[in-house]
Amino acid sequence: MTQYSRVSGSVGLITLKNPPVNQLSAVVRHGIVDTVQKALSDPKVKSVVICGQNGMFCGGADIKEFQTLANMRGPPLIPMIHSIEAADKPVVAAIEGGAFGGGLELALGCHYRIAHSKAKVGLPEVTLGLLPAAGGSQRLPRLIGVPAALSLITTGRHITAAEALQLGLVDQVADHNTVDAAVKFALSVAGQSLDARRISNFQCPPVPNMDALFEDVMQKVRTTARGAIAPIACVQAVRAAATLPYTQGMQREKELMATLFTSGQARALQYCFFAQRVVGRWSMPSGARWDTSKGRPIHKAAVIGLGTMGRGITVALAQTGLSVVAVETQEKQFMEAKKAVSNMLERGAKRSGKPLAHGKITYSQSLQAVADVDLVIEAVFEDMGLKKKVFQQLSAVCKPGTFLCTNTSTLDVDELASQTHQPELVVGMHFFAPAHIMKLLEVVYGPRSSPELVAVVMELGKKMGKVSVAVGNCRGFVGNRMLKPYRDQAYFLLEEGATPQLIDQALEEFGFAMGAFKVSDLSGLDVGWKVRKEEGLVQPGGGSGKSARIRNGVRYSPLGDLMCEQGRFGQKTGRGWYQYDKPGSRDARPDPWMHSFLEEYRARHGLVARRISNQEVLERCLYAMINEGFRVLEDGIAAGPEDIDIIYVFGYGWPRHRGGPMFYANMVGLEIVLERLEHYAQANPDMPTLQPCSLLRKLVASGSPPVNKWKEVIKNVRSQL
Ligand SMILES: CC(C)(COP(=O)(O)OP(=O)(O)OC[C@H]1O[C@@H](n2cnc3c(N)ncnc32)[C@H](O)[C@@H]1OP(=O)(O)O)[C@@H](O)C(=O)NCCC(=O)NCCSC(=O)C[C@@H](O)CCCCCCCCCCCCC(=O)O
Ligand SMILES: NC(=O)c1ccc[n+]([C@@H]2O[C@H](COP(=O)([O-])OP(=O)(O)OC[C@H]3O[C@@H](n4cnc5c(N)ncnc54)[C@H](O)[C@@H]3O)[C@@H](O)[C@H]2O)c1
Repeated sequence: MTQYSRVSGSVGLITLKNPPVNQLSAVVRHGIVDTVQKALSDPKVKSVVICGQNGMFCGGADIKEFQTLANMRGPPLIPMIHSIEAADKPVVAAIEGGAFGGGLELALGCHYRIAHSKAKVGLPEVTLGLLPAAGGSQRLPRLIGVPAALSLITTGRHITAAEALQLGLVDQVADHNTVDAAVKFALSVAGQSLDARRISNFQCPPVPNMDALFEDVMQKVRTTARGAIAPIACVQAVRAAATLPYTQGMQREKELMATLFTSGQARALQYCFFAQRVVGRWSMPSGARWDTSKGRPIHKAAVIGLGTMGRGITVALAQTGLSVVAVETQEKQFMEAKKAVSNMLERGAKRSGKPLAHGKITYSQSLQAVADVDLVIEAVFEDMGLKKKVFQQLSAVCKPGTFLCTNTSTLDVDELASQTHQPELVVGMHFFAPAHIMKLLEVVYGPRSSPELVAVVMELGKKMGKVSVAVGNCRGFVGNRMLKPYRDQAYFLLEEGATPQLIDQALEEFGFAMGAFKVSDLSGLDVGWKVRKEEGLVQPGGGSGKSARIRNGVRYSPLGDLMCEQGRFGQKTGRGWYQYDKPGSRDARPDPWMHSFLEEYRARHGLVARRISNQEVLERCLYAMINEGFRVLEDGIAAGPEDIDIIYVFGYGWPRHRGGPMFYANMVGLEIVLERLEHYAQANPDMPTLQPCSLLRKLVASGSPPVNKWKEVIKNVRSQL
């Protein structure tokens, strides 16, 4: 709703009131239309201020209304904003908190904008698969110029009030009460001509070499968009602003929006927006929940093992302002880590403009140094024997009540918990490399983990700027468990006739940041080799004949083992599934050696190469992963499909505009996924991961409900187990 009052004698004050972010729902739009009319027709009112309640101007259109066109009743935004711009009394936007999307478009329709110094503004529609379609794509370039508008609209980034002032997006920045400042300002401009204040009348500031600029931006956007269509439409809309009169530009904006609005990509991106918030409302099978579990403050933390992960975790903790004790036992690693952490902190400070967090870290080569910390994160080698020893030592050294966390990527968190005096104070904190940059944190609880600890760790994740997802304990948790069948299928496809390039290209065209083989080269083939050796799966030389490709009764590809035997560990050795200029280089080039290696391998195993289509690559890799996702849901390891999807979008390079694997399955059609899995399972009876999961069958039998209704079916399935 909207509140109206007259203040300081002659200023009509309109306050948007629609928690949580004063989004422009139908009722608010009604309120704005009515109150603007009231103010303009009142002779006592000489100027108008629009503000939002609770320190927030406006979070934009109500995204929930976008779910169906039928939801979108009430006055449309565009004429509403036009009538404000056309008003003959000055209208001032008082921006506190933020003005985003339609909220900023509303402010751009006003004649003046005053922002609080802590406020942020932006047009984030592109992140929802849309464009600023209430005139934003046409007004912003006219106000701040084409290059700056392109940068804001194609990225959706939020900018500070200071940057907005510099760009000319706002007229004044207030340090104290923004509404008071806006009312004062409104009084001072009452009666003044508004001819030069209506942005739709402006010409876009001229740009030298405009065609070249747009070509360049389009090229960049296409490369980074990974198949997303909204960034491209955003460039096209701004181009219309730069080249067409306002009314024609608005027509173009409308046409482009119509295409985006009904696209699957917009649905996927809006699903991700809400899913990201859903995962914050975690729950455990015990019934413990985010809103009934309280954590306690952490003042001092420790990191054990300063290798690849420990260094990033130390930086991420220090950047939250915590005191950190960083422990590494090997002298060489110890010295290198100190330098690396210091460099990472310096780079971080430069990027963020925030002060260095150096002084908060103390280094030690002894575990005794962690005696007084509140929380420990262990990041030593992925070796159960070693980790068990470290947890026994920690349990003896740390003060009672210290939370003990492990960064293991696959090992059993409960087994580690059982090494300690207080197993309820142990969870997994699974970071992703590089740990100070990657946004995902899998928080792995066991049956004994205390809800208090889960609350502490979820909160700590938030402070580190992570998207934290609470999941149950099983091998590989959610992310790595689902990755295994995906990777296995990629290996099997190589055996059957594909090349690493063919598979990676299909996955990258789908939108993955990197294909399966480039990822494998990046993380190192030796990591998985070590694990497989420990599991007794590796036979030197790979063996020969069909039996060599069956281990423990299921299909197994020894290709990765053979690569490792040849010292091809990936980027670190300059050779892997691809070749690199030198060890450590990142520029992957196809390696002709691979061709003869695969030919010889196939000949040895009696395999005849066949043509593999992109469709088969996608179906086998993705549906195998999705099938495992259904098993994860059935087993209660993830609370809902949103948890899986957010893990994949933030931790595994899954294209956000496809919404995550479970949302994608829903978009494709569950019955189609089931039919294709059945087809491939029949052709490959030795690949049990292709056998459709019973939850998938149940969902199809229940009429393939939309993803937000799966939880009801899952509940039924689990209650029958
Ligand atoms: C605002 C934030 C930065 C605040 O962040 P904070 O961390 O403080 O809080 P949360 O993010 O946790 O949010 C709290 C709470 O609020 C919910 N929420 C936030 N924003 C919205 C919103 N805009 N709508 C609804 N709900 C919102 C959020 O979900 C949380 O609740 P929950 O219960 O889930 O925990 C931050 O929230 C943020 O970034 N918000 C989003 C900002 C944004 O993206 N805004 C843009 C919205 S899109 C828009 O404005 C579009 C406009 O350009 C106008 C478009 C015109 C429409 C014309 C339609 C034409 C259709 C044509 C179709 C033709 C087809 C045909 O005819 O065939
Ligand atoms: N590398 C990744 O991409 C990644 C991603 C997620 C999780 N993980 C997990 O993180 C953990 C660490 O992996 P990493 O890649 O950083 O390993 P790493 O080999 O780079 O580093 C491990 C470090 O631990 C040190 N260490 C060994 N025993 C120690 C002890 N008793 N006390 C103190 N320090 C000790 C080693 O000297 C080494 O510096 C593993 O459990 C791994 O599975 C790794």
